[in-house]
Amino acid sequence: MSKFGALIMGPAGAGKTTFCSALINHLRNNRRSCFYVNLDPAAEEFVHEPDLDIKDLISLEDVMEEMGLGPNGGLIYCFEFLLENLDFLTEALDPLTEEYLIIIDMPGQIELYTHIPILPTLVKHLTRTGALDINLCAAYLLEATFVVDKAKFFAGTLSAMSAMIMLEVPHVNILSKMDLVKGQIGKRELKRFLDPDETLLDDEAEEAGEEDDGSGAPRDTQSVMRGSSFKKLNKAVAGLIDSFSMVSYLKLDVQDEDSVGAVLSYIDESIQYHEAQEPKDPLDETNMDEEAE
Ligand SMILES: Nc1nc2c(ncn2[C@@H]2O[C@H](COP(=O)(O)OP(=O)(O)OP(=O)(O)O)[C@@H](O)[C@H]2O)c(=O)[nH]1
Repeated sequence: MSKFGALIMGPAGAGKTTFCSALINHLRNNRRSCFYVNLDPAAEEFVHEPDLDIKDLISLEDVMEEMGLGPNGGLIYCFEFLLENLDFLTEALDPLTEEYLIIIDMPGQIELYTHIPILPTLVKHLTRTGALDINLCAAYLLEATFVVDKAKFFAGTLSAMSAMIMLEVPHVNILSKMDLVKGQIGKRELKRFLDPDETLLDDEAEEAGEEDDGSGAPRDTQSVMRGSSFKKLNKAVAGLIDSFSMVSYLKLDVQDEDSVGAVLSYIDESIQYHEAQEPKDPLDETNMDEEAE
């Protein structure tokens, strides 16, 4: 039985829960079924009550109190506990049919998406044939106003790219809170970032090189990306992002039903495309015959 899901990720406050809520409204308005999973053990307020909530398994508050851990250590403990108790997910998700879109709301701690191996293990359980076998699309949210700053744009893009490389599932980048991008100037600025290439950063580095006072010391986040001593690093980072061809973002305004619908269509298409491309089972004799021919 095919299953379909969207894993909603991104830094703290990027608008993940708000997007989940807009998605649920949109699906309901279009008579589609969804199953909402909250995997943030610290989340408290929801517009739509989750159908499955990690807090029914373990809560961050309890972990911090009982284990004497801080919020980040506590979150990692909660996820390790979840990985030891995957039946919690399996029992709830296994009976779902292909009619459902499973929406999984993730926590915002950035380390989950960058270097610790917890998320890949979880995603493997969700997607693996023989386990839950969900056709999953990862949606990574970044705030639109946050990225109209080169340093933050490249930092955010690198974190999105790190999640994409770690998880190996279809991946969609989303610029959230588009309603906060004001006026023509804001929109024009943003446009430069929506389909950027290496020269976006390169131009800036050239300009900065002329202004450089020679100290090489960064004054603020902008100058970290501008200082001439960082020029080569900037170029290398921009080249890396460019060569992965992944710096494309969908614009999301949760107050606009069409915008939510467009993002959902993209997620649907990414899932379906990936499903169609799934490698054939190498042990399937029919496939072996075809290859021999
Ligand atoms: N103006 C505006 N505010 C938004 C939008 N989406 C979310 N917010 C606000 O941003 C704040 C964070 O939104 P959440 O949806 O809780 O973000 P989150 O990514 O789930 O946050 P964490 O779970 O803490 O990581 C809240 O105050 C929201 O009301 C949006 O599209 N536009």
